[in-house]
Amino acid sequence: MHPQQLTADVVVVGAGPAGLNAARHLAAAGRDVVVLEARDRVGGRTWTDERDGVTLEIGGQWVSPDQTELLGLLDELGMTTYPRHRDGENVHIGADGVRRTYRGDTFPVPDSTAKEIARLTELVDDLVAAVGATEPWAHPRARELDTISFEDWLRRQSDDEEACTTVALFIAGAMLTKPAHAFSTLQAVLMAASAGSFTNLTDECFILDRRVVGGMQSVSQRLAADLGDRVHLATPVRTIRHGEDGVVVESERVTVRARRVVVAVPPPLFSRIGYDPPLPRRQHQMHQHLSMGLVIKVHATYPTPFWRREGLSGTCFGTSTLVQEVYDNTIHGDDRGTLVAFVADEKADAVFALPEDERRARILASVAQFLGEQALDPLAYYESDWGSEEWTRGAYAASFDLGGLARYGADQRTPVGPIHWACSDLAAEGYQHVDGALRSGRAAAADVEAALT
Ligand SMILES: Cc1cc2nc3c(=O)[nH]c(=O)nc-3n(C[C@H](O)[C@H](O)[C@H](O)COP(=O)(O)OP(=O)(O)OC[C@H]3O[C@@H](n4cnc5c(N)ncnc54)[C@H](O)[C@@H]3O)c2cc1C
Repeated sequence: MHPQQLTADVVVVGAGPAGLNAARHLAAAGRDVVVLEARDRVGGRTWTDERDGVTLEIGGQWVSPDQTELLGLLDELGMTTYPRHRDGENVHIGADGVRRTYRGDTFPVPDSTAKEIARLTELVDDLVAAVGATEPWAHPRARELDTISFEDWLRRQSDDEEACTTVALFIAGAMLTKPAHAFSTLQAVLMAASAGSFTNLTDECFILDRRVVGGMQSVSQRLAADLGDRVHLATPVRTIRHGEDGVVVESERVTVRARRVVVAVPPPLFSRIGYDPPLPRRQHQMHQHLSMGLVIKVHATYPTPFWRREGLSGTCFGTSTLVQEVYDNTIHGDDRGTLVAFVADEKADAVFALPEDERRARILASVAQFLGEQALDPLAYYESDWGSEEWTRGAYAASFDLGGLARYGADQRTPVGPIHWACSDLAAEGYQHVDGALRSGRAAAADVEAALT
């Protein structure tokens, strides 16, 4: 079969929130746009789907109050949000392995550790305020902060092991989903700065504030519906031929000639596309220093949200446990209760090495340590496994290895001739989040528009 031949002003590769928002802005500016998406659905790492009779957010779901690009779009689309259930006591299991309930945002750890956590939080907040999210690589201390791992940096600030592990977890397991020895302090600072402050990031009432009625994927579905037949599904882009007169973007099903292309895929997948001529040395090198984290998002649904009857919120944290976080994730309007639990980085590697049944048993046993034996027997159980997805290859997102952000950060969004780049993982505010994806898509559209006029 010969591919369908199309012409357009701009091709967008990838129908996640970044690509679709780029296409939306370009279409609004009167540009003829074509979007090519590898999967048979839009939304990328946002995916709202049913498993065993339960609607789940398999990918991204939460919205925080600072995510004004996303909140603005939801408003414009007439979509609404609802708060995450958080009434009741939280549960914490610390270094001593003892289960304790608590209220407020201070973990029930020894006083000296609580003070150390507060002091370390202030230190990270100071760095965040000084470095910012927009150009962390431009700060005078960028190289210094980018060549020390977050783990080593924390150990140099404090000899309280539990305080260091707790502060590390907020960025390592909970956000970048890489071990704290695998990313730099500058990368940690960017993650926190993108949410306004480290304090915001550690405040689950802020960062995991609300959910979208109808699911986060429906944002992308609405954008795609407005673009209509300009969005081509099941069309993985294989090659981008580029020159002064524009681009030819090739897939098995469609070939598009256009003046510009926006590549809106996760950065580790940039190099899964062939470029003719090859990308410059700088991009070849840079793209090898960006890698996806790994986390298992576990969904367990019960006949009722049993923890609420016991006065528990469903919010749980553990630094020494297999499952590091649990939240009440009951879907809007559902009488059943759903919990979401996370197992990250090396702990995810360890349980992925087990047979499926054993993995499930180990994960549910870890949830039961927090919320009791009823957690062992859900009606429905599902593990989001983004690491096995050809068109994502990890979760939640991509970040630089040690030294990569200071070395390459300034060039990550620089166009190569007619090729522009967009993704949540290249954003400043909303970095690695849907909000950042939308911002990045809008910015790429503005750059394309400026280049075309
Ligand atoms: C488990 C999980 C939980 C998350 N939780 C949250 C959360 O609570 N809140 C939040 O804001 N964010 C969350 N995120 C992150 C959020 O989902 C992402 O930041 C966001 O989806 C990124 O959007 P994007 O458009 O930049 O990239 P993506 O969503 O990855 O979209 C890229 C698209 O490109 C397509 N593609 C790839 N290669 C090709 C190719 N060669 N040709 C054509 N198409 C291609 C892919 O199929 C995909 O559709 C979560 C992510 C995961 C995985």
